[in-house]
This record gives sequence, C-alpha cells and structure tokens, in this order.
Amino acid sequence: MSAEFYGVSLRSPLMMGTAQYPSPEILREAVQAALPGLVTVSLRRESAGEQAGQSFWSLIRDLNVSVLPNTAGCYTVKEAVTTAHMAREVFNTEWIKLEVIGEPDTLQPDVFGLVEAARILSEDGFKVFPYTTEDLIVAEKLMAAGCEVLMPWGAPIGSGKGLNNVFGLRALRAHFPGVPLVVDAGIGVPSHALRAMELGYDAVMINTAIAGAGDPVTMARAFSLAVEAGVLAREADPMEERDMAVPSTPVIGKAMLS
Ligand SMILES: CC(=O)[C@@H](O)[C@H](O)COP(=O)(O)O
Repeated sequence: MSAEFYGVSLRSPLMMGTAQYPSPEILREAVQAALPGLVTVSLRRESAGEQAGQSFWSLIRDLNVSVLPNTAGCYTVKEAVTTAHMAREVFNTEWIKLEVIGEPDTLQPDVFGLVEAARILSEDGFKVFPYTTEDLIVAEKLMAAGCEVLMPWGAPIGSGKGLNNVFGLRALRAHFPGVPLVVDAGIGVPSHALRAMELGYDAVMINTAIAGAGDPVTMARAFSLAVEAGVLAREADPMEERDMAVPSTPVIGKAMLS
C-alpha cells in the first residue's frame, strides 16, 4: 500500500529534481522514462530569466506530472518563507519542499531555522515537505510545527554517498511508523534508492545522480526500476538476517560414491 502525502497517493515513490540536466529535452526524456511520482522545481531558477523560466515551465506542464516547488538555495527563515509564498502564487500549490540551508560545505539543513519556517508556513496553510537530518528530536519538532511528511537526508546534496547513517534512518522509520518518510539528497546509484525503500521509506528524492549521469535517461529508468524492486521486496516480507549458517539444501544421509 503506497503512502499518502498530505492525502495524495503518488503514482511512483520516485521523486525527481529538475536541475542540472544537459538539456531540457534530456530532462523531458528522463521524466518520461522514469514516470516519477512528482518533480521538484526551484522558483529561483524560474525567476532567473523570464524567457528561460517560461519555456522551462511549459516543459514541466507538458509532462503532466505533479510539481513540488522548493526553496533551494535559501539560507534564512525569511528568504525561505518569502520564496514559499512566491512559489504558491507561481505554481498554484500549497505544497512546498522546505530547504533552509545551514552552511555551504555540506549544504546541511539549519534545523533551527527549518522548524521555525515550517511552523510559519504550516500556520499559513502550506503543506510542508521539510528537508531535514535524521535527528529524531528535530523530527518531533517538525511534526509539532505542522509537518505531516519528513525528508531526511541520505548524505549531503550532490555527494552521491548514499545512506550515510543507516542506523539513524532506521530509527527514524521505527519512531514514526505512520508518517510518510522520504530520503532526500545524496543518493548516488540505484542500489542506494533500493536500500532506502527496503528500510521502509515511502519515497526517495533524486536529482544529481540522474541529471549528472553519462546517460540521464537510462539512469532515470534504472532508478525507477530500483524503487519498484524495493517496494516489491518489502511487500514480500524479507527473511531475517542470521549470524550462523543454515543449509539451504537439506540432505539426508551421505552419498555413496564407491
Ligand atoms: C533538487 C533537490 O531537491 C535537491 O535539493 C535534493 O536535495 C536532491 O539532492 P541530490 O542532488 O543529492 O539528489
């Protein structure tokens, strides 16, 4: 059974970023190859040049996929809240992927600013998807601030390192069994996404690993198959790990070889 994000079921647990593609055509083909549940779009990119913004927006609209605007590149609560308000006007949605970045080397979230911005935006009717760490207490505060979805990082944005803290991600999953959880950022290869799904995550958000691949279209398809495999594996009730060997072929007696 797939999770609902603010009451909406997505067609796939793959969420795709739309930045850094070699060309708009390759972005289009990648989205068509992967059929993601949604794509995230940066308002700042849209506003950067009006003409480029217009053609990019028509491309996204033609893809007929749900859009989650984001506050990428915002370092303060004020910037993030203002960007979210502009995104609501431009994209005509209350959904917002909230990023309040703490510092440029790791691009890790400023969790204090994040909680404050999440509270302000939730009170104003936004459905907030917060980009956060795997910290349980921060997650509690985000829920108390009105968030009904959490997006913990796998690793720093663009690093491709995968799931840096499997223990923390597992603990978060166990602590919030009913909350839709999305691993966002740092995923490098499809096996990382598959692992996130096997851990019980409801979705993964991926940008750099697809856009930056030698063949983004094929990689998009590979990620789509990986998340599907992860969902199937979970539904199939995987075996428990054991410390000791257990013969997989039971034998009776000994072979008579002479
Ligand atoms: C586009 C977007 O939302 C990114 O901020 C996101 O966190 C993805 O990170 P990767 O580029 O590491 O996949």
